[in-house]
Amino acid sequence: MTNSELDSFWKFLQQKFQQEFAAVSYQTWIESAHPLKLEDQKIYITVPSSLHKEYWERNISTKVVEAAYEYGNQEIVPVILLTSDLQKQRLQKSPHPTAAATPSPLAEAHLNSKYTFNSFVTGSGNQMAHAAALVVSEEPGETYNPLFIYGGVGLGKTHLMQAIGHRLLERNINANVKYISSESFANDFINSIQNRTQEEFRNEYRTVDLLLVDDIQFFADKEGTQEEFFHTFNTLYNNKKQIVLTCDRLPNEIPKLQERLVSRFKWGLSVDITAPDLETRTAILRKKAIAEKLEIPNDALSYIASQIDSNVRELEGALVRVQAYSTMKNADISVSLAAEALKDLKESQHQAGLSISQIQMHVAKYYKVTVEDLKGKRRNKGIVVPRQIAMYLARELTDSSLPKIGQEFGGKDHTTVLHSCEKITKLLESDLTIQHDLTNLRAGLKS
Ligand SMILES: Nc1ncnc2c1ncn2[C@@H]1O[C@H](COP(=O)(O)OP(=O)(O)OP(=O)(O)O)[C@@H](O)[C@H]1O
Repeated sequence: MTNSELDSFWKFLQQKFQQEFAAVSYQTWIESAHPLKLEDQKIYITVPSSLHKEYWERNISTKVVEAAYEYGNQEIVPVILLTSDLQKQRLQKSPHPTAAATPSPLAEAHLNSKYTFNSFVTGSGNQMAHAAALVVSEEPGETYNPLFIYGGVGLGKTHLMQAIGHRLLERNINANVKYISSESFANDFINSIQNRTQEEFRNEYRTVDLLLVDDIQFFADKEGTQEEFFHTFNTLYNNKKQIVLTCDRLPNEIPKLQERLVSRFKWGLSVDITAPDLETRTAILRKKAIAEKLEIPNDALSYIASQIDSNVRELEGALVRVQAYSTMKNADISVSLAAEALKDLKESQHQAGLSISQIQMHVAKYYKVTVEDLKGKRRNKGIVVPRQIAMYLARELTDSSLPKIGQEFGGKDHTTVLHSCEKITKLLESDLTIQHDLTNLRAGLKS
């Protein structure tokens, strides 16, 4: 089977499964899956959550193998991939493109059709970033250039950045918009050297109207890529073309980022996104439920929102989990069903993910100080070192960004957190007491 047959094979599968599965199961498991490509007798299929992946591998994969025999008497093995992993790897940029139809401006720009301003919910944690993104989409290249959006994992940086791209394309379908992760930029650059296609590479990146570069913390340590990006940046900036960057931290916190890039990244506006409050989380879930046409009572939405408090991607995963669970149980979604569905998730989160306040309590107890001392400003040594250690552990054991940690330590600046982490790293090289304390603290937090 060739890639050009992928579409018709997929249609064949859909028809077959539509007959086999109950409507609600079909909607949950099959409609959410998408064929990516055929390669080496493997069909790559993307699914939206790990629950879908498990379900596909357990219950559907063998049916696909059987169907391939039925369709064309061929041995085809399915490989199930998570959409999120795929986005990370930017597989769509692989040398074996999908059988997808004619490239649309969205596909050419590599924008996800779901990441628009309309689907973005604003709240206290992202209001500034949202307002700045709107301004940039109204006046690209003029007011805030570059726009630098930073913050913790899964808080909507990519979504917001791509929303700018969508808005620009809505206004001008011919606008040259390009979204890329910093890793893909680096790979493209390296490939262009290997293939002697640097001229094309430069043309591709230096002639856009809007360049969106995601997760630029991965520029750290990549000297050659930084050099190339420096020139890309200068050309675009001088031509008044808009640049938008996202990162998990501020430019000066990216290790080994050239000073001239750090200073350029600060020319425009830097805005952070922090974790959404309960109200915003509930609103995000409600919007998602409406988009997916899910019937979920408000109290169940609030319950789910109350269980996942730091990462919107995980929040969305929890909703999918509840939805899938209700399909499996053939029961309507309620608070108790949601609680049942999220039980395992909570247990694994409890083991894997610590909160900053758990760390603060543990450190305070260990050093016989109070959590208020850790959050406060007193500078005597008996408090300063435990405070720095608590910040260091928060950085090590949670996904929180420096600004978020600073906020949890009585609203301190992110540079204070950074300084604390560096101080403890330095002390650890020679101070046996600190080494011993950290070993004990980590062990205590894991138990
Ligand atoms: N305010 C919001 N409103 C609606 N959806 C949101 C919001 N914030 C995040 N999301 C959704 O959460 C998911 C994760 O968001 P996104 O990928 O943009 O996060 P990120 O900050 O770029 O994460 P990473 O640090 O991993 O790159 C996406 O599906 C996105 O649509």
